[in-house]
Amino acid sequence: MDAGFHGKLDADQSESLISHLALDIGGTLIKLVYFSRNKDRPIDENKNSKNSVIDGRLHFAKFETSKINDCLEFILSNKLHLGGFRHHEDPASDNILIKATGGGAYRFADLIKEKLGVSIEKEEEMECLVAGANFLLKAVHQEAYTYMDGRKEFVHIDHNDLYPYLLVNIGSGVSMIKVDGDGKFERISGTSVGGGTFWGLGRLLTKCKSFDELLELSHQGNNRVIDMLVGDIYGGLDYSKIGLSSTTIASSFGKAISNTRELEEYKPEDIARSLLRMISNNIGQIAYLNALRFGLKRIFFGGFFIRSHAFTMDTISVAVNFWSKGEAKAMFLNHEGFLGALGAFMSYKKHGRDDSISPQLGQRYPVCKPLVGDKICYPLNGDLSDNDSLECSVYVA
Ligand SMILES: Nc1ncnc2c1ncn2[C@@H]1O[C@H](COP(=O)(O)OP(=O)(O)OP(=O)(O)O)[C@@H](O)[C@H]1O
Ligand SMILES: CC(C)(CO)[C@@H](O)C(=O)NCCC(=O)O
Repeated sequence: MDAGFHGKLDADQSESLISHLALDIGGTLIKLVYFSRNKDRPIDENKNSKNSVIDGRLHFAKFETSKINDCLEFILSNKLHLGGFRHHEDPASDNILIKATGGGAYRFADLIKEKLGVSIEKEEEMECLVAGANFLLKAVHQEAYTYMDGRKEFVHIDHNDLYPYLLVNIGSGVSMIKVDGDGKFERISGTSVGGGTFWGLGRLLTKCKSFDELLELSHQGNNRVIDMLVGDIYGGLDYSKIGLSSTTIASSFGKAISNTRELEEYKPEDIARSLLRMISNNIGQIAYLNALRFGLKRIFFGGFFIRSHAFTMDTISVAVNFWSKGEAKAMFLNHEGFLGALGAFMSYKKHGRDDSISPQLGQRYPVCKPLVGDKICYPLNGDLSDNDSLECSVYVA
């Protein structure tokens, strides 16, 4: 478990302070986003309207889907499930609905009802990914960055020049979505060779017990031991005529064809490195080809496969840069794994009633202007280094 909110609130506090729990239940991980109101800040009510702005924090947490019971226990013990809403047409009903997206919103609806006593309001997964990405790109300062040769550089997002872009979400599998505006998108491609492939094959080949262990191993490994390089085929020479240097991988895992070495004779760290390189490279290349199909220059990569891991990002960036001859740019997101959960969180606004929650969310940050028409509030401070929670405010209509 990796929860942004640590410890347990006392009973009275949690009921009144926590709201808008949203879940993204994927093939590998469950992501949670919820809002906690600042206890010591009064609600800023505009007496002339029914609207009010509530300051607080957005919290992020994740659990393995295989350990859904731990996740439900976490929700229950902190009373997060009470931060849902009652149905518009039946406000007197005791039935609380919480927003959820991802395949698990279907798979675990009955279990959630049984364990938490709340119903799931399902939100479409691709819509949530896009809503989450658009929100982060527009409202969160220093959210997107490039990563190349060990250098992270934040990208300034011009709100008037954001679309179109390609969103590549690398979860268990990979979805590639062309985004043309708020709610305007098309899933143009996907591949089953994704994060689940890396973790699944990696576990079988290295006997690693956790994803983090596999990533850590890949850090220490040398892929040249297993990958067949152009130089291995060309006697140490570059194949300059077609633009391949001797160090380019000619064939991922190609050296493992040798019948003199068995799996146990390869170091797990070298296997992990080759595997990470193979999968990141492949996704980078498919992403570029799809960007090319639609003339997209900006590619944002999200999903928990990335994990802000230097080697993963570097490989993807190099692949995009190499294939596009420097024309397209790979960008990454600080809240990479929470796009879907954030999108589900944002969807609470569709259910506003006078006395119920209807957030228009935004970070308060002095340099961002509120977006006209989007009702995004001013940021409160610039502390965005903490991935576990964000200072923000919700707009209650
Ligand atoms: N702690 C972790 N445990 C397992 N996998 C992890 C972990 N951290 C990162 N990952 C990687 O992230 C991937 C899951 O990413 P993500 O949560 O974005 O997808 P998902 O929603 O589970 O999948 P999908 O959208 O395809 O249903 C895993 O397949 C793995 O590669
Ligand atoms: C099936 C989903 C959308 C579930 O999140 C994801 O795992 C995915 O995009 N997989 C790739 C499927 C494909 O397009 O080949």
